Amino acid sequence: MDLFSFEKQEFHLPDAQLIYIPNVFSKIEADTYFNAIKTNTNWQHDNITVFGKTYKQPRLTALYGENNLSYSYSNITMHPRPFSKDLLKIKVKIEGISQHSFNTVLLNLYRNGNDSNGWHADNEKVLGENPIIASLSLGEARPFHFKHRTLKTERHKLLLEHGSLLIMKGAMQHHWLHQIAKTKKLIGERINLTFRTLVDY
Ligand SMILES: O=C(O)CCC(=O)C(=O)O
Ligand SMILES: [Fe+2]
Repeated sequence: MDLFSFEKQEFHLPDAQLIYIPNVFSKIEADTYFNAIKTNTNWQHDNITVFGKTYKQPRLTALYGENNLSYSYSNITMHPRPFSKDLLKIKVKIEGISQHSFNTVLLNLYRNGNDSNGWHADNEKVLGENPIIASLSLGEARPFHFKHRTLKTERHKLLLEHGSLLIMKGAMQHHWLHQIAKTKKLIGERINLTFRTLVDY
């Protein structure tokens, strides 16, 4: 399959560009990557401080990068490890599809429905103005919720399936928030890889 034959869904949103591409990896490839990444990643379980209270983050995370740039958010500073062979192969594929080069990947492991990622925007200064973020989903499908900061009718959700890629770009991180909500359903594990470009400012 060539790079441009994927079935792309482009959402027409105010102040954002959002593209969803199912099956950038076949079921078999996605299963293989899920198992390898789950086993070979140095998952960390950080504390976060919100309004002066400290909690365990409701998911496991890891950071891999091509440089030594650290990534800080919600009072956490993560230091990258060098890309593994698998992560590099995935990066090359995703760079081809998104026509953009990335130097960092932040991984999230949602162990079950109680793991989540609260409303936020990826608007840290180190990501630069209008970042392109390419987010690969492996494992259990979870809904991605997104809402405009001021246009209250702009609230949507999109199911992120096994082997799919979501690309966020344009002014999305300025004007929209996104989350992966908790669910009471009994569900399996999900791994998310968000490819980013960190700038040395
Ligand atoms: O798990 C996801 O799909 C979203 C992850 C996310 O928003 C983030 O890591 O910033
Ligand atoms: Fe995010």
